[in-house]
Amino acid sequence: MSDKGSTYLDKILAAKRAELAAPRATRSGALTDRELLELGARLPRPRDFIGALREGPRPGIIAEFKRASPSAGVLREGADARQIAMLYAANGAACMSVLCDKHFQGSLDDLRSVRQSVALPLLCKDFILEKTQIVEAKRVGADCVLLIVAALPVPQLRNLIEFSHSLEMQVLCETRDEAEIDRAMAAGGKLIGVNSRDLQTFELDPDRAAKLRKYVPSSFTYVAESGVRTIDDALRLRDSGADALLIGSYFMTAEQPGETLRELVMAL
Ligand SMILES: O=P(O)(O)OC[C@@H](O)[C@@H](O)c1c[nH]c2ccccc12
Repeated sequence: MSDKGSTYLDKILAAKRAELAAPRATRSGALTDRELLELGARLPRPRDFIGALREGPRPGIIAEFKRASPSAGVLREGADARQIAMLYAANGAACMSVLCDKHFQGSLDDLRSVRQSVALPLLCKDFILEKTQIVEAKRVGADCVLLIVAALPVPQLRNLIEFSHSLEMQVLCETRDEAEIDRAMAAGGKLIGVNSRDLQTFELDPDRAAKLRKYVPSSFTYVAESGVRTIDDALRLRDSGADALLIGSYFMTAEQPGETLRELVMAL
């Protein structure tokens, strides 16, 4: 494993910490925990992300808006978040994810403009390390936030999950092995994701999400994340018992993202 390859996640997290340490342009930057909670609680009530995944046909699709990725480069030249969101909403997505981190050429502005164009429950896909980011996500219209278990010590993970829940936001806890799944469930996570792509190396292990399914009881909601490139990949994950599939690149690189999503939904 190359040096560079083993530290992608660390590099992204270091950049995020630097961003968070810089003077804030946002209102919530210098607030105490209590003020953050009060501010966050006054924002409009989030939609039920988990409910949307469990109510509809299974597995529900979380379709992701993703301009680029560090491993694949630009996925769709000039991609417009609103336009893609409307295609996803019209073609059977249960929920949508918006990649907001700059390493993926995203921002919270993308999430805000998606919120203005569709009614789907929205996941803020970012590298979240502190409460201010959760309030900012809620402010731009997120209903759910991603927390990456590998990036957060247990007390911090628990704290951020509790904080999100007290704002009535839901949390997708991203894991990559049995130990992280246990940590996520013990910390109060209800929506458990397994990422088939290793964020340290960006390598894909296409069987990971199916293999780890058995460690998550059915009272939790299980999301298979990343790596779906064909309808067969999706069928395999469905058959392994995933409640939801999180899919980005397959749609973003498709000539017709809406039709590609529609075909997948029909096949499941
Ligand atoms: O484009 P893919 O292979 O369909 O993957 C989507 C999603 O799972 C991926 O973007 C992702 C999952 N977890 C993340 C954490 C950070 C950044 C990105 C991700």
